[in-house]
Amino acid sequence: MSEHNAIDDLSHHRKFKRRPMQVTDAQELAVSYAATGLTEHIRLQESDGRVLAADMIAPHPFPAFARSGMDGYAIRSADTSRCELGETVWLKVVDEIPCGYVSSIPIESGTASRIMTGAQVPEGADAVVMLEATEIRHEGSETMVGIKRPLAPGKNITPMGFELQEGDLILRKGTKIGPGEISVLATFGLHQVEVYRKPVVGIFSTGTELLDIESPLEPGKIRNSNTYMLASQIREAGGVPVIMEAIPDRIELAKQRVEEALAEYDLVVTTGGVSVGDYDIMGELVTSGSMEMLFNKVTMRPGSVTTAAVKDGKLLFALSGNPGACYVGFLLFVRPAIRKMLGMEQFYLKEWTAELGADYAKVNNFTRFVRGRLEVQGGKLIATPALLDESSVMITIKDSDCLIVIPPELKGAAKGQAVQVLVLPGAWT
Ligand SMILES: Nc1nc2c(c(=O)[nH]1)N[C@H]1C(S)=C(S)[C@@H](COP(=O)(O)OP(=O)(O)OC[C@H]3O[C@@H](n4cnc5c(N)ncnc54)[C@H](O)[C@@H]3O)O[C@H]1N2
Ligand code: MOO
Repeated sequence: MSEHNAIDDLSHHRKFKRRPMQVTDAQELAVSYAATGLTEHIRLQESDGRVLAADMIAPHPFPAFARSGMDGYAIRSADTSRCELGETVWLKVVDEIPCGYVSSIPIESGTASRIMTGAQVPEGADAVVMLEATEIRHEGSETMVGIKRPLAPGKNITPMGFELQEGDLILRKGTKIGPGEISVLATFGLHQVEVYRKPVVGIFSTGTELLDIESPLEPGKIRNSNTYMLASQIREAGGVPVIMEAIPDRIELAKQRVEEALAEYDLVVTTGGVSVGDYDIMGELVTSGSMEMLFNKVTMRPGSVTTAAVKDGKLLFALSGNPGACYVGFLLFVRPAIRKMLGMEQFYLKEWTAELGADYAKVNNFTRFVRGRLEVQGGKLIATPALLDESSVMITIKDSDCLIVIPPELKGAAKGQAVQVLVLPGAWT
């Protein structure tokens, strides 16, 4: 008997049915409901990692003026043509131009102005001779600069608009902001940017066995680690976690609390209570009332019980209580939804091909996402499965930097075999 039939049989007495869905279908369906219209204006200094919600256009050329690339003298290149005959050409120095200063004295034939790197080239000049290639002579009150070699027009000058012209597209909507983007936006004085707003995500835990992390251990109880793991995952994804009080066991009250959270926040995630046990209320909650269930079973392990629903355009993800399944369910479904809401174009985990570092025996016909470790050996990428990767195992989450994908049709995989791996956030990128 296949696994989903087993669950259907066990849950026949309940109001809901398990409808298994393929992983990629379930991902696409859930992500299609992730709202992308939420934007805000923020200060450039606070925009790292955010995604632009509007095209940015250059309000002026850059550089905005012809700029000297050297400390030296701004001259007319034609004046240096006589240097070809071995003559030193002497020009009268008429001004000194530091950065930020605009000279009012145009360069005419026979004259030069002392100029600094980054300063505006004066009118009439079409080249800058570097200081080291000149000599100085004083004639009474006048300073003369001597040049020995001819200069081509444009030498050591960056023309106005060399990098960008006024009206050019600087950054496209959908661009993630990093140091390079901040540099260009600051250059143009674009100190406020419109970005996609960070989704605020409510987190609920379920289960009477849960103790908060400040509590001493009690018999039969465990500490609520998933809530804090999820909060960390939400922050990594770019969202803002809000830890809610645990969901009560009573279905009506639970429903009310989840619906209130859905009205207030952009997204809601729950952990636990989603299987077929007597206290597993999430399955019933997502099939009742005004909620539209998208799926309540996915052909994957861990996380086969991953459930998603929508209410008034807001997504609710009910993840497993088992830490390993909760972790993977978040990565495959919630993270892409958050990243899409943040305006990111690549919202799924990166997929690479690697060589399996050890045999892996698979027990059912679901896609298996095995926690693993990537390393480069002899120029090859090797992915080695964690020794413990059951849904209920927490300890190897911290040791993994990839999920090794064992497809449904394979019974297992042998060491050396090519496998797809999903690269975990923060690792290798
Ligand atoms: N008869 C069946 N039993 C189970 C099935 C099944 O098909 N038939 N599926 C199994 C699978 S697969 C999974 S995965 C789990 C899913 O269980 P739930 O998501 O309903 O989670 P709970 O029962 O509430 O808890 C499971 C496990 O996780 C611990 N837990 C719960 N919340 C937290 C938390 N916030 N932090 C840390 N640990 C947590 C909880 O104490 C349990 O040990 O169901 C199987 N059962
Ligand atoms: O498939 Mo369960 O949902 O992780 O083991």
